[in-house]
Amino acid sequence: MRTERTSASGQPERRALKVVVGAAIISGGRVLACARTAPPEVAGMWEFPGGKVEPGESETAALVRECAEELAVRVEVGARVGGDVRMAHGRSVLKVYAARLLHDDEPKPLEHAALRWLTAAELDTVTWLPADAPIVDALRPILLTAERPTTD
Ligand SMILES: Nc1nc2c([nH]c(=O)n2[C@H]2C[C@H](O)[C@@H](COP(=O)(O)OP(=O)(O)OP(=O)(O)O)O2)c(=O)[nH]1
Repeated sequence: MRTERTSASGQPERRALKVVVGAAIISGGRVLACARTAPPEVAGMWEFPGGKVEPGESETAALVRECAEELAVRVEVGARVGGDVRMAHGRSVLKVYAARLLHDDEPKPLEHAALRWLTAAELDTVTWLPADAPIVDALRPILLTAERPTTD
């Protein structure tokens, strides 16, 4: 995707819009939240696992790759959760998709400080990255209608 803006000379300037994808991995009525380790200004804040889509890569493939790299899990990617969220003064966009774990894989915090499974009622118990706020709002009704949480 590309955006167009006007340069100082008045000529239209085309720049790549970076796409960041996140996976809202849902299991038993809970979503997986992950605490970032870096950079320092966002370390300890929570996000959906994911990252930048590489050139030529589909959003689905990027999510599958990022979930394997960050959590050592295989996922099936489902529907979008919420809309596009513009970040970095419009230079990038966050897109979150629902996902489910395959083959009983257990997420491991290979790149995060901590992992937490949150019910709808627990979504506000962590500090999400600011861009995630509208996604968390969109997620709440999805979790409420998802399978009842298991007691463990
Ligand atoms: N993965 C992820 N990134 C998010 C979320 N919300 C949010 O603002 N971001 C921002 C944080 C970062 O600035 C950017 C994602 O960058 P990243 O560092 O995770 O991407 P990456 O895994 O491809 O990392 P790298 O190769 O650039 O090191 O998007 C979210 O829920 N998940």
